[in-house]
Amino acid sequence: MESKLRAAIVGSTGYGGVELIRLLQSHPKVEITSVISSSSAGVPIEEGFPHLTGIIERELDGVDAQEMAERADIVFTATPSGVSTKLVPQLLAAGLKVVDLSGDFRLKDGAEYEQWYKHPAPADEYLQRAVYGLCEVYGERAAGVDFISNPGCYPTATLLGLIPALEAGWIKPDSIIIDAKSGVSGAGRGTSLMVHYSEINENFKAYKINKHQHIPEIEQVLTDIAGAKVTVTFTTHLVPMTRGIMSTMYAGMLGQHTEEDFIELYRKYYAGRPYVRVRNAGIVPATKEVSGSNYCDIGFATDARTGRVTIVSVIDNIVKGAAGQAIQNLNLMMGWEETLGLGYTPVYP
Ligand SMILES: NC(=O)C1=CN([C@@H]2O[C@H](COP(=O)(O)OP(=O)(O)OC[C@H]3O[C@@H](n4cnc5c(N)ncnc54)[C@H](OP(=O)(O)O)[C@@H]3O)[C@@H](O)[C@H]2O)C=CC1
Ligand SMILES: CC(=O)N[C@@H](CCC(=O)OP(=O)(O)O)C(=O)O
Repeated sequence: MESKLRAAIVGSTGYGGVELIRLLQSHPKVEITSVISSSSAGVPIEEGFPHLTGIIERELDGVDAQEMAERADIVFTATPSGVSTKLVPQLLAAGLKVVDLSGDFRLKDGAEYEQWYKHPAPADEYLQRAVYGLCEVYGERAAGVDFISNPGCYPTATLLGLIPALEAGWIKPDSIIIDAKSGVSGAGRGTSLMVHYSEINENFKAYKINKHQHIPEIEQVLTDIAGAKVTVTFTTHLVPMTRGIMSTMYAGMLGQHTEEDFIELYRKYYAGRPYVRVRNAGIVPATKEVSGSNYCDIGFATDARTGRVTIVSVIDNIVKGAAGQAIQNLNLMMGWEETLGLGYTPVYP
């Protein structure tokens, strides 16, 4: 019998890490051989996460690259920004494959990273080596590589919603406005005033306007697609729900296009890509329609009166926006079926 790929998860006590455990548990070609914590080594994982009782029962390991190399073939790093900057070079030097879920290796320009993330950038060698894993767009680049930088949650929803129209020359590159909303799990498991129950319940807040670290990531990819510098207006909002991102995008159209035209364009672009679903005319998706799954669902409304198109794109931030896309990237790296371990129907209602 073929042996399974051994996976370690750094940051396994965070939302991204715990979601990796949930999804990898049913991956037919992967076994989790190490769950890692920088603060709770030696503690059984089910102690902090009783929902894992009887599913994965093992003690948390400490953060040690050599030990990881003995126990695993691939490491998922689901850690706060700045951690992978130092850890990933050690893991690669130890011969491990890596999928990094943080923002550390997404930007190719270290100076830009420091401007937006406010701490030192990784060495340029690693920024250039990292393959940006937006599966439906750059999936073929993942085959056979040992290091993937998994896209951000907001960029995943936003880029999948914009790229086909931008590439086709149907929208004005200098007219793009992105109005994005996230559930609070996007902020991770740590507590802060921002996500305190009484601050977010029955409340709706905009944050980091024109300052969000995902702006350069979105612009880097759109510039690559357009072949000329693209800048965007990007506003994020916190919604009182647990999971989900909705990115609502507005752009001036170049030429006259109907909703049906957009639907046909996007269905052609994403043909054969199982995790992007394009809604029929007159219907835009809602976050619950993808919750718990790896889908990104997209819908359109065109307005002949203003000459603008509105594109609505939804994902589950922890699945397609983090752990799910990380596993999709693993499948592409290994040359496996893209859907392995990801066959989840959205949880509805
Ligand atoms: N939540 C989301 O929807 C998304 C998150 N991301 C990104 O993925 C990464 C993980 O996010 P998320 O799971 O939400 O964050 P969490 O805050 O929930 O978890 C991060 C985990 O990292 C561990 N950690 C902290 N410091 C270190 C360290 N120095 N070395 C090793 N481990 C450390 C902590 O566990 P311990 O103390 O046990 O070590 C913690 O549980 C972040 O970079 C985030 O920006 C990306 C897309 C979506
Ligand atoms: C709701 C919420 O707070 N979301 C986070 C997303 C963080 C994240 O995923 O950050 P990286 O992709 O850069 O790792 C934020 O807006 O900063």
